[in-house]
Amino acid sequence: MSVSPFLVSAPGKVIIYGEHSAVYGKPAIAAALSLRAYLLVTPCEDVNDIRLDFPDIGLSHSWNKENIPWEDIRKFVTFKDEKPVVTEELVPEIVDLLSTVLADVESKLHYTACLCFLYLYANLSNKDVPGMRFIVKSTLPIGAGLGSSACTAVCLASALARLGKHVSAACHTSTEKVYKKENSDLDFIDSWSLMGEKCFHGNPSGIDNAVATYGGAVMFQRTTIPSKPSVRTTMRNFPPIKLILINTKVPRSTAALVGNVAQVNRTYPKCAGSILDAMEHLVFEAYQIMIRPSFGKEEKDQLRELVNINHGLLVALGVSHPALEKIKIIGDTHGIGSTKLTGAGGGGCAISLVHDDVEEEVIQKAIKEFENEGYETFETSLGGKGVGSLSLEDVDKDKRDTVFSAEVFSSYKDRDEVEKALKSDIYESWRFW
Ligand SMILES: Nc1ncnc2c1ncn2[C@@H]1O[C@H](COP(=O)(O)OP(=O)(O)OP(=O)(O)O)[C@@H](O)[C@H]1O
Ligand SMILES: C[C@@](O)(CCO)CC(=O)[O-]
Ligand SMILES: [Mg+2]
Repeated sequence: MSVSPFLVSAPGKVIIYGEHSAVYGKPAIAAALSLRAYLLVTPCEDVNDIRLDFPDIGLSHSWNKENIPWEDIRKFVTFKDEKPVVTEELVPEIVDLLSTVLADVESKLHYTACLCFLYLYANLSNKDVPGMRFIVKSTLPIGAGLGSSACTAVCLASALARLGKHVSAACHTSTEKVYKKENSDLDFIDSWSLMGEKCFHGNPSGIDNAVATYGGAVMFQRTTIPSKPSVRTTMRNFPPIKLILINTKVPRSTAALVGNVAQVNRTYPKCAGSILDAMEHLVFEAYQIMIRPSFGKEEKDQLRELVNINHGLLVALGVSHPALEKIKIIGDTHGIGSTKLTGAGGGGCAISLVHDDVEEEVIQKAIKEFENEGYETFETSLGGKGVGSLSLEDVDKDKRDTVFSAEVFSSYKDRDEVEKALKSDIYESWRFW
C-alpha cells in the first residue's frame, strides 16, 4: 500500500461569549479565525517509521510502527460500520498501553502532544498503513486562547481518519456554499478531535474543535447528559463585527485554568453557579441580538455591553490576569469599544469589539500602546472555512514537489511565509468536507 503526501488544515477560533461556562453545559458563541494550523503528511523512507515533527513546540519524535501494541489496543475499540466509535472519556487501558510507547518522552508538554497523536493514530489508523511523517505548523499563537490545541487535534483527526479510510475525500472548493444538514465525515472528525482535545486538557466542552471542524460561527452547548450529543446552532448571518485581537504573550494552560474554575465551583458552588447562570443568560441575550433581521447601532451597543459583563464575570471566576486588565484599561481609556479576555484566560488573548464611531487615529493610538507593552495585535476575519485538505491531484504538476515537500514546509520561517505558500498562492485548490 503506498500513500501520496497530502496537507490538511483547520482554523483557530475566537470565543465572543461564554468561555468556561461552556464547560458546565451553558451555551457559548464562537467563530472561526482566518489563522489556521497546517499538517503535512508525507511517506517515510522506512515503512515502519512513524515520525512526528511539531516545530512550534520544539518536538521531534519517531516510533517504530511494530512497537505499537495494535492487537492489545484493538481489544478496547468498538467499531460500527467498520469505523471506530468514540467513547465518553479517553479509554484508560489504551492510555496505559500507550504510556509504555511514550516512556522516553520526558517533558510534560511533549508527552501530552505525543499522547494526543498516538491516541488518535492507534484508534484511526492501522498497522497496514505505511510509516508516515507528520509535520504541524500553526499561524496562530500557541496556548493563547485562540484554539491552537483544537485545530491541531482536528488536523490530526482528519489526516488519520483519511489514512484509516474512515472519511471520503474532501471535494468542495472554498467558494462553494455547502448547506448540508448532515455531514458524517465532519461529524466523525469533530468527535475524534474532541478525544484529541481530551488529551490536551481533561474536560473540554467541545466548542473549540467544533469550530475548527465546521468553521463559520456557532452557538454551541455541551450536553451534561452522557452520550447525548452537543447542540451546535450555525449562525449563518453572523453580524459584521469589527474586532481587534490582542495577545498579551503571557503563557498559560487551558487545562490549568479549567481546573482552577472547577476548584472555585467546588468551594463556592452557589456563588460560582450564579456566575455561570449569568453567563448563560448573557449568551442567550447576545444570540437574540445577533439574529435580529436588522443589525444597527442599538444592537452593536448591546453586544458591546454584554462583552463588558462577560469579562466581569470571568474576572469573578478568577481567570483574568494583570496583562489582560492592562489591555482593558488601555482600550477603555481610548474608548475604542468593549474588551474582554477570550479563550481560557490567565494570559493569552483579549478581544476588543470596536465602536463604529471611533476615529482610525484613536484605534492606532491604542494599538501603539498595546505594542509598547509588548503585546501583539492581529487583524483577522471571522467565520472562515473549517477543516480542509489539499491532495496531490488538487495541485498543478509543476508545483507539487514544492507544496508537498517536507523540506520546504519545514523551512517556512513565520506566519507570513506559511500563509503565502499555502493560502494566498493556492487557496482555490484546497478542498473542504
Ligand atoms: N502548532 C502546534 N504544534 C504542536 N502542538 C500544538 C500546536 N498548537 C497547540 N499545540 C498543543 O496545544 C497546547 C496549547 O493548548 P491550550 O488549550 O492550552 O491553548 P489554546 O488551545 O491555544 O487556547 P484555548 O484552549 O484557550 O483556546 C500546546 O501546549 C501544545 O501541546
Ligand atoms: C475555557 C474553555 O471554555 C474555552 C477554551 O477555548 C474551555 C472549553 O470550553 O473547552
Ligand atoms: Mg485549547
